[in-house]
Amino acid sequence: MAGSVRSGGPVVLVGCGRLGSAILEGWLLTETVAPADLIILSPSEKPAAEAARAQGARINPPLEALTEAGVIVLAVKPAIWREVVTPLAPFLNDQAVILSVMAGVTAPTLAEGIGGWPIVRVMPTTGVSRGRGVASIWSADDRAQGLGRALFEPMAETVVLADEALMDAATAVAGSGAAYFYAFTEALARAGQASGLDAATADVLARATLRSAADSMGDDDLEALIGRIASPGGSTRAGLDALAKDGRLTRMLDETVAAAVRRNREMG
Ligand SMILES: NC(=O)C1=CN([C@@H]2O[C@H](COP(=O)(O)OP(=O)(O)OC[C@H]3O[C@@H](n4cnc5c(N)ncnc54)[C@H](OP(=O)(O)O)[C@@H]3O)[C@@H](O)[C@H]2O)C=CC1
Ligand SMILES: O=C(O)[C@@H]1CCC=N1
Repeated sequence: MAGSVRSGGPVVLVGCGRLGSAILEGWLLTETVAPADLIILSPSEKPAAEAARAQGARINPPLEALTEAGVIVLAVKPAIWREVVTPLAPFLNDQAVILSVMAGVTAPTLAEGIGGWPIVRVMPTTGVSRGRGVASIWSADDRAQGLGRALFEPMAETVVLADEALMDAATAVAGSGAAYFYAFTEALARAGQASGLDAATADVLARATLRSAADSMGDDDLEALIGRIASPGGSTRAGLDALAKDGRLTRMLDETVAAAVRRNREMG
């Protein structure tokens, strides 16, 4: 129901780039936040913000408007968040919650720049724009965690993490994961070309297969799903054996996730 999230005041979205726009679109699509309860801070004009403005959201109002804010959603790049929040902090009321979707920036680090307010970290995917995202949530504060859940559960499958330290791994798996699947799909199409398909056909087949696999997956056991496609002694089994030869698939993904975790830690 529109405006059903009780944040104690307007929801302020700071940054309306790729993820900020996706979050905004998801809130409006799922009617999680009423447009009139939205304040958007964005240095440049963005289509998603303009669409929200047309429905009643406020874009870049005088900062005094932030005194009413219930939650401040930080969706800027980790490299610039300190300079972005410094001018905002004097306007925030005691009850405000800081919600960060920034990869790698830890709650203690956030508290150095914008201390005194409860912090909830959320790691969403841009799929929230269609109400079909994934989000990992962590907070040491129950009210802030509840607010994070209320804002993201309508548009994402969510998991609540028990420990903030797990956020880097959740980010490396889910926040980055769609990009890994796209990279895999691109490589699959290229391999199809190497086996004789023309580029356009290989691209259609690889993309359609990813979509079809996602549609068919449900919550079924992954080994069972594989078993439904790979008959014993068949061609899929031959392909899977090549994929896993000498443990290379597992090793490759261990290294992939470990590299992303390391980078998240460096950014924090
Ligand atoms: N993209 C993704 O899939 C995911 C991103 N994240 C996290 O989300 C955050 C944003 O990433 P992403 O959306 O990709 O990055 P973008 O660069 O697309 O968006 C960042 C936005 O911040 C805006 N900005 C810069 N300065 C200010 C300011 N002073 N006040 C308000 N807004 C400002 C920029 O505005 P302008 O365009 O006008 O310069 C830009 O649109 C990052 O911290 C990232 O770790 C997390 C999970 C997934
Ligand atoms: O790579 C990034 O900057 C962010 C973290 C998760 C997805 N995108």
